[in-house]
Formats: sequence, C-alpha cells, structure tokens
Amino acid sequence: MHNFFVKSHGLGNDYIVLNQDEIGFELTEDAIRRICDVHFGIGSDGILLKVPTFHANFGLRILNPDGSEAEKSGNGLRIFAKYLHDYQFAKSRKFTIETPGGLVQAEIIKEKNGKAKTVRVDMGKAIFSSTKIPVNCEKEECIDETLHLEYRDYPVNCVSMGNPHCVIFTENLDEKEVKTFGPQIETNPFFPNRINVQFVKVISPTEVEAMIWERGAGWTLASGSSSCAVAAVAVKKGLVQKCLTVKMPGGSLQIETDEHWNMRMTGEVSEIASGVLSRELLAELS
Ligand SMILES: N[C@H](CCC[C@H](N)C(=O)O)C(=O)O
Repeated sequence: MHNFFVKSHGLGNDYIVLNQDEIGFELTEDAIRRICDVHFGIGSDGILLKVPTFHANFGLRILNPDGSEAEKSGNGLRIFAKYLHDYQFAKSRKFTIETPGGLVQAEIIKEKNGKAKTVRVDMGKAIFSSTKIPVNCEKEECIDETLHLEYRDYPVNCVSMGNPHCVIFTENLDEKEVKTFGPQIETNPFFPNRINVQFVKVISPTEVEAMIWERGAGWTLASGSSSCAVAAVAVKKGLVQKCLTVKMPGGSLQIETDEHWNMRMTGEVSEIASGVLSRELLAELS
C-alpha cells in the first residue's frame, strides 16, 4: 500500500515507521518536520525509515523531528523490529539491522496474540573515546569533566552508543531543570554534533532513574540509547551492577553491560495506529 505508515511507541517514545520502497514522496527535512508535527502532521518523536541494505537482514534510518538524522535509536530499533516481525518482513525472531551507527542484532523475546511485545536489541559497544563521541575534551575520555554553561556548571560523563550522550548524575531529578538546561547542553560547542542529555539519580546498585533531553527531539518519556549510555557510565564509575533497570517517566528498560562494553537492551513496544498518509498532506510537502 502506498504511503502506508505505522505509529508505535516504546515506553511513550513514539515513532512513525515508513518503508522507503512504498512512499511516493521525498522525505525532505521539511517533510520530516511536517509529519512529526502533532498539529500539522501525525505527531511523533521521529521517523523510522526502512531502507535497502547489503550488510544486514534489514536497513534503518532514524530521523529526528527537527529533520536531523541520528546514528542509533534504542526505542526506535525495538519498534522497527516489531514492525518487521508483525508485517512479515522478518522470517525469524532473530535478525540483524544496519543503522548509520553500526550493525545491531534484534530478537523478538515475547509475543502477544501473534504480535511482538518484548524485544531485545544488542545495541553495540559503548564508546568512551572523546574523539569518537565526539566531544571537545582534551582528555582521552570525558568522565567527571566540568561543562561550563552561561549560568551554571555541570559534571558531565560522555559516551557514544553510535549516537552521542552526555550523562549527568544528580540527587534531585527535576523536569524543569532538564527542560531548562537540556537544550543549552544539547547545543553547547563542546559537542560538535550536538548531544543527547540524561539526568540520572542512582536508586540502588540495580536501579537508576533518568530524565531525558534528546538531540533533535527535546524532552521524551524514554530513550533506549540513552538508557544504554546511562548504564555504561554508571557501571564504569562503579555505581551500579552490570544488570540494571533504567526507570524513566514512560517506563523501564533492562540494560545489561558485558565485559567488553557491549550493551544489551530489553523492553516492551506497542503499536498505536496504522494508515495511509493523506494526499492533502503530501501535496503540501515541499
Ligand atoms: N534523538 C536521538 C535519536 C533517538 C534516540 C532515542 N529515541 C532512543 O530511543 O535511543 C539522537 O539524535 O541521537
């Protein structure tokens, strides 16, 4: 079906899935922004675009609502894996997906009424090298460094999951603080490609609580790559065990860190709706 879309969420972090072979329009930055707009479009935290690949079972591009492209998305990968399973692209419950941030392996762990419900993704390695994140830090690794903002400083810990992350530990999680300083950190020149920001409170050696400000998307209810970033930094700083629950406003993910910093994420996904993009909407896209 032409211009067929599926909208799904992972812990309230929602995405629209499109198949490049089935859309009859160019996915320009303007089209992305329009489709993701909650009033002039369908509304979502981004677009997952199924694309051809020779290097994996399936290919994926991840587009933020501001029109920028991301290298990786954890909730996005679980949603995409569910789409591949539920719409019969995938012939097995385990398959590989190529993203701009590297190749991952996805597995359908649990089904409900024949539809994928719980998905596990081996998200690749957490990378701490400043130059690979990238972050303009003189040190080889940007751990416990100070980021100077206009009105305050933050102790930051940076890591890449393919996409870049800045993890800040705090005793008091405050949504207003995240929404005030998240955008200032996201766009700070310390981060050449901008950055995803997480404020994290350690609850116990097996649980942390996090609030998220996403690069190119802003405040979201959950983030899979952010959860992996938070877990990797917390393990590296000796704050938590290697099997960790990351609790976010939209729900919790299970994150496992192995001895080589390979990150495994497990969590639920749900479909919200499916349908066809209206001709009127498409006619207005530049
Ligand atoms: N906005 C992120 C991509 C989506 C990450 C998040 N939705 C996830 O589940 O990992 C970035 O520009 O790197």
